[in-house]
Amino acid sequence: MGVAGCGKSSLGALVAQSEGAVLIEGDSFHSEASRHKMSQGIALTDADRQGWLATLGEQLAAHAGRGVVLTCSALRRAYRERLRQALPGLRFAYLDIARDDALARVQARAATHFFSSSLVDSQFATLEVPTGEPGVLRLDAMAPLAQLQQEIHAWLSQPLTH
Ligand SMILES: Nc1ncnc2c1ncn2[C@@H]1O[C@H](COP(=O)(O)OP(=O)(O)O)[C@@H](O)[C@H]1O
Ligand SMILES: O=C(O)[C@H](O)[C@@H](O)[C@H](O)[C@H](O)COP(=O)(O)O
Repeated sequence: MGVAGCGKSSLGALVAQSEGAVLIEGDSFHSEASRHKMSQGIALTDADRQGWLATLGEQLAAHAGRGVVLTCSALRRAYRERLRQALPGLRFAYLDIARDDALARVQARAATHFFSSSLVDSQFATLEVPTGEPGVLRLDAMAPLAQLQQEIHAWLSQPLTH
């Protein structure tokens, strides 16, 4: 989880591959209308995200009982609670990134990605940092991907603590 550009898709793919888990790419489940909004620099609202979160919850539940990795911004605590309800015991790896670093990454990929770089500030405005929530690992989003994958692997081998 984390704002656009923090590395969810890159790290999620690596973790799913290395853990032998199913990968659910959250961006693939946005409606066409939501993708269009974001490409036009219009931030999603709570209402825009409701159906998306419901679908992601269904996807998680469908894979319960085996390894599954979801890449999802999950910016607000209420969004994370919905996902936890769909899959009890769900853990969140939070990719912590500074605004300027996220902006630089999103601008660098702008030619090939639907997400408008003008929305980075709204991502930070919406973000509710998951400090103190159960089953959360904070990661430095600027660390090398291989290091982050290893941190997640070590974390997954420990029991979930509350
Ligand atoms: N740990 C990292 N180190 C260096 N570059 C990264 C790292 N994580 C992501 N990137 C790069 O940053 C950009 C955004 O990453 P991406 O995985 O698409 O983020 P998100 O899915 O959170 O929007 C991509 O160009 C990606 O290659
Ligand atoms: O809730 C949201 O506002 C969106 O989910 C938003 O976070 C976006 O979908 C991605 O972050 C952009 O795509 P990337 O995840 O590839 O940056």
